[in-house]
Amino acid sequence: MTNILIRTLFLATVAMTVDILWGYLGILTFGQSAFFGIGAYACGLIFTHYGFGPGWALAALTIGIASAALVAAAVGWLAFFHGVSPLYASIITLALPIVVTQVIFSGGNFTGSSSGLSGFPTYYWPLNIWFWIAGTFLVLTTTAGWLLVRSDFGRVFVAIRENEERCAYLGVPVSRIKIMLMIASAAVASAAGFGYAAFSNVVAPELAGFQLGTEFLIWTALGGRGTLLGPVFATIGIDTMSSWLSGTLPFLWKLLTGVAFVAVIVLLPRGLAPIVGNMMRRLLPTRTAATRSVTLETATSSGRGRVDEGDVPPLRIAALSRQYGSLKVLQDVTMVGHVSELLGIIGPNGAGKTTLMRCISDGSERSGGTVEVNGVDIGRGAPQRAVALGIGRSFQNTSLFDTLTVAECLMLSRYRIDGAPLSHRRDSVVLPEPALDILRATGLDQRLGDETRFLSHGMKRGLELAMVLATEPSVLLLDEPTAGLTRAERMVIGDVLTRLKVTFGMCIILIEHDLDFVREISDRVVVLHQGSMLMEGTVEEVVASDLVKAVYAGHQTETPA
Ligand SMILES: Nc1ncnc2c1ncn2[C@@H]1O[C@H](COP(=O)(O)OP(=O)(O)OP(=O)(O)O)[C@@H](O)[C@H]1O
Repeated sequence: MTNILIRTLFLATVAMTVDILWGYLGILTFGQSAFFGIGAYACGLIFTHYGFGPGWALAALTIGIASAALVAAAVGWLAFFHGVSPLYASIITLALPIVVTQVIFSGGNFTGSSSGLSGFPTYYWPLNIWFWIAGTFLVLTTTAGWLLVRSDFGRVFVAIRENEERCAYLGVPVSRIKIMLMIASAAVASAAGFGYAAFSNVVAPELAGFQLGTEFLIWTALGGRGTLLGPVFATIGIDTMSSWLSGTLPFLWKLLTGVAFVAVIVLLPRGLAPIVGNMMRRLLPTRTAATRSVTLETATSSGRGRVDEGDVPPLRIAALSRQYGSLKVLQDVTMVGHVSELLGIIGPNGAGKTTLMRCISDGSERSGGTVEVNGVDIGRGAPQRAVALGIGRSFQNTSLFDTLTVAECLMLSRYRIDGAPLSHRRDSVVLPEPALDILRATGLDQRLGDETRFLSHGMKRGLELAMVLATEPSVLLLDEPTAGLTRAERMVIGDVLTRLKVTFGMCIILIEHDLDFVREISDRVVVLHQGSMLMEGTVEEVVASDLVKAVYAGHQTETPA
């Protein structure tokens, strides 16, 4: 029995890493068994073929961790650096255990092929010593994992899981964080594999196999994704029970586990841990979590601050085009955005306004032409590059993080500039003056501890704007910021935008359907029609134009070539 328990303690450590990747970061990975197997085989191969002793043990552990980290970096790069869908990333992790198992099979006498390696020299310590080693390893790694997911850096994981696209447009290096976490999880899984092999003195291809990789997912789902302790206890409970049932009820136990898995997924999609948590809260009603109080502080300028007039305009777009197959959505768009200017972009539905915003804020979007921000070409870079150069973009539909609080959303927006601690939470949010301005104007400064899903639509729009301003942009792209707002809320936003322009010298590019709002606050207007610039001029010129009236009235109009 102790033998089984020691094995499950090593496996529980791996399940904990699966929970961090899947439950917190949203990466459905089948590949953790491969890293467990790599660690186990590093031990088996070195003890069998090279030597045994403290030095060799340390070498095997180091080689196992380094190999797993290298493989994880390669898999992470393939899975996350090519803009592939999450499904494709999961398929890559699914292929990994199959590949590693095949490598083991083809290793002949060196890897022991399908029989694996056994009987190699190892530390034949009493079981209670191994139990303490495995238990301490589990407690230490789980504590580190717990500190990590509860830290401000851990909140970034949740933000990525909930809204990866928004994170990218806030400048959060999503792919790099995913790869880093994958490498760290692989290292822990490999160390667990090493421990398991040194204890059991048997390694077999199954340790790196697809079945074990899937079992980790099942244990995590049963225990409760995103709870950390749930998967640990589920692994210990189910693996121990499985070992016992496989002896007394051979063939039936797998069916029972499968049925339990399906039942929990259907009836309790969040797993068993939340139920246990609720029961504990009922039994210990006085131990409610205290709401953290977070304060606001003014940031000292990170270098952008007020934008001053220079030779280089903050935004210069030349001959920009965008095609989807043969459909030309934008053609030859050329415009300049100046310091302290609010440039309204108007045009009927489908004119290409949102596409233009996408092309300015993401280098991979446009088909041709150039976009320069503060004199630097954004090239083909991801949204993070545009953010780093000074672009801030808000979305047409409010795009936030439901389970994050207002303060957490604001801290996330500062990730590019301030980073996030790995082991604790900060109790103050440091923001630039424009972002603080918005929070005060909308009353959000009084709601810092509230989760964003409890905010009104107007407050969500305000928070989104504050988050964009927290990244300290010099060019602000706003896609219908007043959509769905009351007149009073529209006026607040209008005042704030005017202040941003006048006081902070920002260049604001505003897409709006509300022409009265555009007329009130814009310095200049560009009219887009069927992907081309129909007209550019002052508000008065545009409003007086018969051509624009005809376009808005839906008459067929020839666009300039
Ligand atoms: N991914 C895509 N694939 C194919 N066509 C697309 C894609 N995205 C946008 N389009 C097309 O590009 C055109 C411009 O769309 P866009 O959303 O930029 O217009 P818009 O001016 O912002 O409209 P609205 O005012 O309704 O938001 C539309 O005809 C749209 O159908």
